[in-house]
Amino acid sequence: MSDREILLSVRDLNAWYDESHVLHGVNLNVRRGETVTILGRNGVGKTTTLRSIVGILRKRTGEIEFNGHDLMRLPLHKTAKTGLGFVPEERGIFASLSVEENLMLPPKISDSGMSIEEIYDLFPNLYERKTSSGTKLSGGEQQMLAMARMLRIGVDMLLLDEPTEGLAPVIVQRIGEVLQTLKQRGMTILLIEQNFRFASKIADRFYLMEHGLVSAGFDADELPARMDMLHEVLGV
Ligand SMILES: Nc1ncnc2c1ncn2[C@@H]1O[C@H](COP(=O)(O)OP(=O)(O)OP(=O)(O)O)[C@@H](O)[C@H]1O
Repeated sequence: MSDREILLSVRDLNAWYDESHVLHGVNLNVRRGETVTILGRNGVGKTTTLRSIVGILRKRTGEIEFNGHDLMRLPLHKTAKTGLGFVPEERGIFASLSVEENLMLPPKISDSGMSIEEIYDLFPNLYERKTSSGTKLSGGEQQMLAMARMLRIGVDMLLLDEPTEGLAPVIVQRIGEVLQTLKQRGMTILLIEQNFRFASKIADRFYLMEHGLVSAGFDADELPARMDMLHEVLGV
């Protein structure tokens, strides 16, 4: 994995909400085909890191390069076309549209986008619910729809903010299976996850965030040796 090209590189990222300085020099990178998980307690800046990478949060400094694009210089609408697919915690489903309309609305950005048939193969629940409106979906169905929409438009990388939050164990398991399938197909994934057991099964590598910084980074095979430290920092 370490010989693969770096797809996303973040250097010395600082970010602010108004005068509140939240990120203090985040460094991380993700190679093509990797699944990387950011761990950290509530409020350390994980969500802010993703929001700053995609440019929803504009008050930021540092360097962010994705697939040859300098994201610090791109306006938000152009970043969305570089192949970076952000699935926010709130999921962003259009409540008045059906599942299928939600899937078909955003235009494809590349030929690699999945067909609607491929989407329904991967997410049979969405096929069963294809005419249901966004308001009628469970949290798990909304999460799957938000991920599926990014796969249909053809992103090269998924940024997922706590995809399992508030979901029943059986749905968490289903989302884990989908992510494993995507990994096998070569998708690159950066994931924020509080559910440590879930993350430990799918991540190739981890970053730990504390106080607006990445304080540690390690491979999945180092996990056993890091458990005492993680227990102390995260309480896992
Ligand atoms: N819209 C906002 N305006 C002002 N401060 C914010 C805003 N969103 C987050 N913050 C603050 O920024 C800091 C980092 O928040 P962030 O949401 O990135 O943390 P997190 O690690 O993702 O935690 P969580 O799991 O709770 O989302 C926190 O102190 C939070 O209170």
